[in-house]
Amino acid sequence: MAAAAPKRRMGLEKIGLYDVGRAIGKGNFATVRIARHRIAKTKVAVKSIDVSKLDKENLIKLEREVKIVTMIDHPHIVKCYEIMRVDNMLYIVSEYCSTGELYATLMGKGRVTEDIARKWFTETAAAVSYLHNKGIVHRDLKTENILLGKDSKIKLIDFGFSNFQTPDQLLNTWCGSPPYAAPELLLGNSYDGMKADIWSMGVLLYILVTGGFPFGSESVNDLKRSVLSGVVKIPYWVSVECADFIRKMLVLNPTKRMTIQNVLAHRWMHIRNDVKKQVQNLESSIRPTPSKLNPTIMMFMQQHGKWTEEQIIDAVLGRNFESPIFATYELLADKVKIGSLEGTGEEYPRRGSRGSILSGRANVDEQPLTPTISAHQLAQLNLSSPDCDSDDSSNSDLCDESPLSSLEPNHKQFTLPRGLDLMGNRFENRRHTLCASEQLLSPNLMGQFPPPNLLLNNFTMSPLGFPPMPEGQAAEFPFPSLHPALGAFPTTDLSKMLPVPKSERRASAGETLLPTNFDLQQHLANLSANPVSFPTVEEEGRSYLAKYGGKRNTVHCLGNQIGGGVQNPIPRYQRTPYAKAPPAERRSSWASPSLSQQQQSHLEKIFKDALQTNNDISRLHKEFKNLSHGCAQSQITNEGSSLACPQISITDEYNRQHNIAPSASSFDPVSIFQKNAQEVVFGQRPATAIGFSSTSFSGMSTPEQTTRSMDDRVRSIVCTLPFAEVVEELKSSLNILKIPFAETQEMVYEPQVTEMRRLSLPSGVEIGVAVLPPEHKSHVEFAIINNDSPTSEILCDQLICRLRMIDPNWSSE
Ligand SMILES: Nc1ncnc2c1ncn2[C@@H]1O[C@H](COP(=O)(O)OP(=O)(O)OP(=O)(O)O)[C@@H](O)[C@H]1O
Repeated sequence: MAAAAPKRRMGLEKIGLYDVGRAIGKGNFATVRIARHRIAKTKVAVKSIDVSKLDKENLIKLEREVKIVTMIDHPHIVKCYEIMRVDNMLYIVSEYCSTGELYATLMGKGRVTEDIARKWFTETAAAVSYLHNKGIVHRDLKTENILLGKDSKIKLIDFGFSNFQTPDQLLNTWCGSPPYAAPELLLGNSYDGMKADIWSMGVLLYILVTGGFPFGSESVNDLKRSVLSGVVKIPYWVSVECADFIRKMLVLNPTKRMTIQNVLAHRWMHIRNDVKKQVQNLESSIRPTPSKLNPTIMMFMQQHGKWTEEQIIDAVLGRNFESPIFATYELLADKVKIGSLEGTGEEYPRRGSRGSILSGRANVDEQPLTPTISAHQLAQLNLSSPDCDSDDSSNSDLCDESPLSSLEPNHKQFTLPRGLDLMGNRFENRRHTLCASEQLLSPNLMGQFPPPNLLLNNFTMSPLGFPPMPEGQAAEFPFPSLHPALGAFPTTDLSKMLPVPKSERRASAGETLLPTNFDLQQHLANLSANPVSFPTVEEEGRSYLAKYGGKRNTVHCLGNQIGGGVQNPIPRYQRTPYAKAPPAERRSSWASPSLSQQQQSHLEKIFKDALQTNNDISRLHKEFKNLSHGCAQSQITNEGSSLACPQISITDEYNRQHNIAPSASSFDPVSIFQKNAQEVVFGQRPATAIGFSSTSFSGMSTPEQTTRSMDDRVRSIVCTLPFAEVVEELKSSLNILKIPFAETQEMVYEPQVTEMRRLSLPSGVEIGVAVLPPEHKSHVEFAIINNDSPTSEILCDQLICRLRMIDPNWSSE
C-alpha cells in the first residue's frame, strides 16, 4: 500500500527544494516548467537553461538576465526567487502565473475594450517606467512576454534581452521580435533602448484595441517598408484619444517619440483612471529590503528547513538569490504578506543595527533553542499568496506523463475542433524573439531573410484574427468582405493559421521559424481533405487504456488476475490508496449516487467471486446490465454489448480543469474492463463503483461529486502491531488531540482481499491502515489530500511518532 514518499512523486524532478513538473513554456534556449517549493508549498516557474549549449555571447546575456531579475522587484514584473546552478544547468525560479500569456488571451478574445486595454496597458507602463527609472531597457516587449497573474494583473517576463542603458548611450545589438521592432532597429541603426521599448508599447496598445498588428508585411523587408512608410491605419472603432496615443508612440523619429513619462501622462491613460496615484501606489508597494525579519517565518524555517537563525538572517538580509534560505523566506513572506506582520515588536533586528555584522548575533535576542509556533502563526504561513497564483495545496497540475512532451500534450490526446486546435496550440503558433546579431539583420542582409513565413505573411492579416465585429454589428456584416474594418485589414481566416512544423521551429538566433507557402498550401489542402472527427467515447476509453494501462489512483486490484495474465504496470510501491499518479494519467471517478451501499457490496462480492473462480466476470457483467436497467439515459453500445451505465462517469483532470468536458463521459465499464482493465476500484469513495481512465472530449453525464485532487504529500510507516491495535492507537491519539474524524471501512482487492480502515479528518488529512502482503504487516499511510498545510504535516508527524513509540519494530517502506 505504501511507499517512501519521494518515489511517489512520479514525473516530478527534484531540483533544490522544488518538485519540478511539466513544461509550461519554451523559449530560445530555455524550458520553463511549473514547480512547487516543498517547504512554502508555493507554485513557482522554473526556467532551465543548459549553459553548455550557449556560446559566449549568449552566456553574457544570460548572466545579464540573472543580474537584472535579481535586482528588480515590481508588482507587475514576475518576481525572481532563486537562482540555482547545478552542473551545466542554470535555473531561474520565479513567481508562477497560471493564466498564461496575454498573447493566448488575445488569441481567444480578439481585441479587448479600451477600458480593459487601459488597465493592462497602465500596468505594463508602470512596469516599464520602473525599469526605465532604474536604467534598464526590456527590448522584447510583446504579448507573449506579458503574463496575466491573479485578478488579471499584468506580469512582465523575459529579461533575456534586457540591458542597462545610461541616458546618452545608444545600443547596437539587434534583438526583439520583428512585429514589435522600432524602425531604427529594422534599419540596423544604433538606438535608444528606451525609445525602442516605447515603440513596442505602441504596437502592444494597437494589438489590444484592434486585435491585429499595425504593420502588415509579407516578409521582414515588407514589414520594414510598411513601418517606414509612417502610415498607421487605425480602425474606426478606436477612440480619438487612443488613436492619438498610439500614433505618438509609433513615431518614426525616436527623438520625437514619447518617453515613458509622456506615456504615463497621456490623456487616454487618465480616462477613468488615476494613473499617477496608481503608479505611485505600485511604487510604494515595492517591498524594500526588509529591515526586520518576520519571527514566525524565522521559527518556521528553523523547524522545517533546519537552518540556524544566523544562516537565515545572513541569507535574507544579504538578498542571496543563490541560497535556498533566501528563496524560502521570500516565498513564505509573500504568503503571509509580510507587511502586515511587521512592526509587531517581536521582529528580529536588521543586520545594520547589530553590533557584529560578521556574527550577526550581537543585538539579536536569544531565541528558545526549539522555537515554537502557535497555531495562529502557522495559519498565517498558510495564507494564499497575495498577488500571483502561486499558492496551491497540491501538486495536481505539476506533473504530466512526460514533462517535456507536455508542450504539446493536448494536441495529441484530444482532437479539438479545427479552429481551437490551431489557435489554441500556442506553442505551435507563437512568435519567438529573434535574437539576431547586427550583421544578420543589417539593412543589406535583411533582404536575404529566409523564406517568407506564415507569421510575416499574416502581419497585414492580423495574426490575432480578424478584428471582431463591433458589438451589435455582427448581423449587419455577415460576410468578411463587408466588415467595416476591411479597408484597413485584409481578412485572414485564423483557423487556417498553420502550426509550425517541428523541423522549422527556430532554435536560435535569427532563424525564421514558420513554414513556407508550400507548407501552407499543403496544410490547407489537408484541412479540407480530412475533416476533423471526434473519437467516440469508446475509442477514447480504449486508447487511453492502451496508453496508460488503466492506471488509477486508488485502491487496487491486480489486473493479472483477470483476463489472462496482463501484468499490472504499476509497481507495487506505487499502488496505494493515496498515491497520486501524474495528472496525465490521473482521472477522477465520479460515482453513482444511485448506487446504494447494498448494491455496491453486492458488486464487490461478485467481483471477489470472479477473482476466485477463474476470473469469470460474466456475473459482474450481468449485474451491470441489471443495474443499468431502467436508467438508460445514455445507451452506449460497445462491440455488441449494449449497456447503459449512465451513472458511472469518467472524466479526467485535464478536461475538468480546462472545462472541455465540464461533465464526464459514460461508457460501458464492463466491456472495457473485460478487454483492458488492469485494475478495478470498489469503494474508493463511499459511492464509487468502478473507475477507469479516460481522456474524454465529449461530455455526457454530470459529475455527481466534486473530485478531490490527490496530493502526493504522503507519509507512511509499517507497523508490526496487529491491524486493530494500530487503528485503535490512531483513533485514541486523535481523540486525545480532540480532532474529529470519520471512520470508513474499505476493501483492498489484492490477490488476497484485505480490510482497510480509513480515518478522514475534516482538515483534509486521510489516514489509511491495511494489512498487506507479502509480510502482512500493518501499513499506515497519511495523506494530506486537501488544504495542504504545515499544521497537517505536523499532525501526521506526531501520529507517526506516536506509532513509533508504541511499536519499537516499526519500519519505513
Ligand atoms: N513565471 C511564469 N509563469 C508562467 N509561465 C511562464 C513564466 N515564465 C515563463 N513562462 C512561459 O514560458 C515561456 C518562455 O519563457 P521566457 O519568455 O522567459 O523564455 P525565453 O527563452 O526568454 O523565451 P523567448 O525565446 O520567447 O524570448 C513564456 O512565454 C511563458 O509562456
